[in-house]
Amino acid sequence: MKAYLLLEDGTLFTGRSIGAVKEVVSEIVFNTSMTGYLEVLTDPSYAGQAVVMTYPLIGNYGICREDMESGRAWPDAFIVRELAELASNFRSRETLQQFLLEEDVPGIEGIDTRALTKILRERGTMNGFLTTNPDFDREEAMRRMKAYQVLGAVARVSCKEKYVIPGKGKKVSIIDCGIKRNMLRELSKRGLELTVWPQDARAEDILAEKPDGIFLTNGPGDPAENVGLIREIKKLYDSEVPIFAICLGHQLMALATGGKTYKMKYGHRGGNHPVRDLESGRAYISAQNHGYAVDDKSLDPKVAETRFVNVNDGTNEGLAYCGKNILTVQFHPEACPGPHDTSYLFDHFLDMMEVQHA
Ligand SMILES: NC(=O)CC[C@H](N)C(=O)O
Repeated sequence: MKAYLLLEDGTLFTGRSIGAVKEVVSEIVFNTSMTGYLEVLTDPSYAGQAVVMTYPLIGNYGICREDMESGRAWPDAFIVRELAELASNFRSRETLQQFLLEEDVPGIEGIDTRALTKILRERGTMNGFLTTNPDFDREEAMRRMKAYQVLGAVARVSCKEKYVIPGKGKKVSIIDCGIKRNMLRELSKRGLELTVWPQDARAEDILAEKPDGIFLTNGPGDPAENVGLIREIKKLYDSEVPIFAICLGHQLMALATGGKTYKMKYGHRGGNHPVRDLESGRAYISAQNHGYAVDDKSLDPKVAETRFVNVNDGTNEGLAYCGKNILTVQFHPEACPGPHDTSYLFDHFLDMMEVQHA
């Protein structure tokens, strides 16, 4: 069956329908990872977006559900050059096509994803309309695309009830804005006891449990939209509890302390983004998935200083908070999929909690 992808700028791509047969309007973003499509599809930060994979052959090692980063697929749609029909991998239990059908994710294959990516890079991220109906109403599609915005996505992906993952070590409270399982694994493997709170948790309740550390996760959408959460995070900042935050958590902490975030032209999504740690001068290769960034200049230098920068475009990739035991990063040190270069930051979080107790 044919599928059609119309962009807000009027460009039309015609390909074949994959996955569920469903009409959607979404924000189209591209990811340059060569592998890790299952981790991408199950990363809650993609809620409200449709993902284009720039690597041309996707699905060739099938689906191994243990590799999922959350309990389900989140993107509104999946766009590839060629969907592998055969899954060649001893761990695979099904094909990507079957997975997309089961997870009710529509998609399109057989389009020039390189041309599509160039449009998004040159003109910036934009909305798109995906359909299998050849007679779709173009005006109506345009109107729906113009009106589309990712809204309320953090509440959609966060856990609804608090839960605990036992551990023998220090106690860490996590605010779940769309956590990826590999973050839980990285923290658990260091022996920590994890209490995972929903996104609408009150700072007072979290602090009442006297955690040794607080961890803020990644998550979807515009960080500035989360007004209540930002207010609670300010209270956590005011406490003396060490805090480590990744991606959306990094952006929320900056907003809570007087900083500003802005939407990037086309974001950073992939497994090879170079970041420099300004403390050591070393550059690391990192996995990333973000469309917003913190404007370093908006932060009072007495509140926070830039700790990491992106080597490609100079954007902020991390902040160290002055006089506080707080470190936040824009990239993904848990990196699944991706390089393990920056996983030392989880060990650093343990050190931050030790120092606080000393
Ligand atoms: N992975 C994330 O936490 C993404 C944060 C935010 N939604 C952004 O796009 O910038």
